[in-house]
Amino acid sequence: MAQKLDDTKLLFRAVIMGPPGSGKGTISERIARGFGLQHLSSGDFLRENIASNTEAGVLAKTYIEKGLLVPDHVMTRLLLPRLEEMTCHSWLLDGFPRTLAQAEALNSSCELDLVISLNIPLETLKERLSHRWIHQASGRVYNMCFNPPRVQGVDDITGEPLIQQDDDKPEALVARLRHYKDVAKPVIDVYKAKGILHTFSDTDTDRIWPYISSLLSAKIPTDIADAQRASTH
Ligand SMILES: Nc1ccn([C@@H]2O[C@H](COP(=O)(O)OP(=O)(O)OP(=O)(O)O)[C@@H](O)[C@H]2O)c(=O)n1
Ligand SMILES: Nc1nc2c(ncn2[C@@H]2O[C@H](COP(=O)(O)OP(=O)(O)O)[C@@H](O)[C@H]2O)c(=O)[nH]1
Repeated sequence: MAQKLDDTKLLFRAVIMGPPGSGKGTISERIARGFGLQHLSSGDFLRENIASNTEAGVLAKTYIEKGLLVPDHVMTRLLLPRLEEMTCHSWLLDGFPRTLAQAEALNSSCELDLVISLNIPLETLKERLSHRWIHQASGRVYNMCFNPPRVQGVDDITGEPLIQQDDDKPEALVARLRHYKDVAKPVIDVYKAKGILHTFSDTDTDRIWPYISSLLSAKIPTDIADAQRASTH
């Protein structure tokens, strides 16, 4: 059940998990638009902190530049205070928790209502990521087939050039996926045991989306979704 703060306000807290390229960002945008949950991307937080040179951002950068995961204590120090500020918002976390230690830290700070886990075939992930282009400053994501920019190679909002990330290349991807599986499995097991895990498997986001949408429609009362939409727009 969503956490009840007072008689009128209900909050809904969800996490979306999945390997690189599984569509977390794409689906999170749809959930944010359709249900008014605030989309909190840990990758975006990291980029913001790096850009504004915060202590955690400077530290995180040293790991990201080497292609490493940012240590748990840095991630939790960055994310948890931000979540604690959002006492009046329903949110969807994307990219956090990645490890069991992060899941335990999150668990001690708030109660989750739902975890969405995306289970997408390896070949599909490779294919998608080979066509993923991003606007580095904002993290906006495009796919040359699925959601191309209006002008090829250029960000829709800023007009700046798009780039392809090195770790989206097939040779790097296999190692990333292996690492994801090892690290995410215990996290998924925890959420399964809590009875809040919902797994979706398909090759197409557009085929998964109706199931996620009906699940959320059933879990999030309409008045909360309307109130959240009104407060985020
Ligand atoms: N909990 C997290 C989230 C992010 N990162 C770091 O931040 C980078 C960018 O994160 P994100 O934008 O989530 O992108 P990816 O890890 O590339 O994930 P995906 O391909 O699934 O979007 C990651 O590569 C990783 O170095 C991290 O260490 N720990
Ligand atoms: N062809 C295709 N591309 C998709 C689909 N869903 C998402 N994408 C694209 O695949 C890439 C990975 O999706 P993204 O949402 O960034 O995944 P994340 O890494 O889990 O956040 C992006 O370029 C998306 O635009 C789909 O159903 N089909």
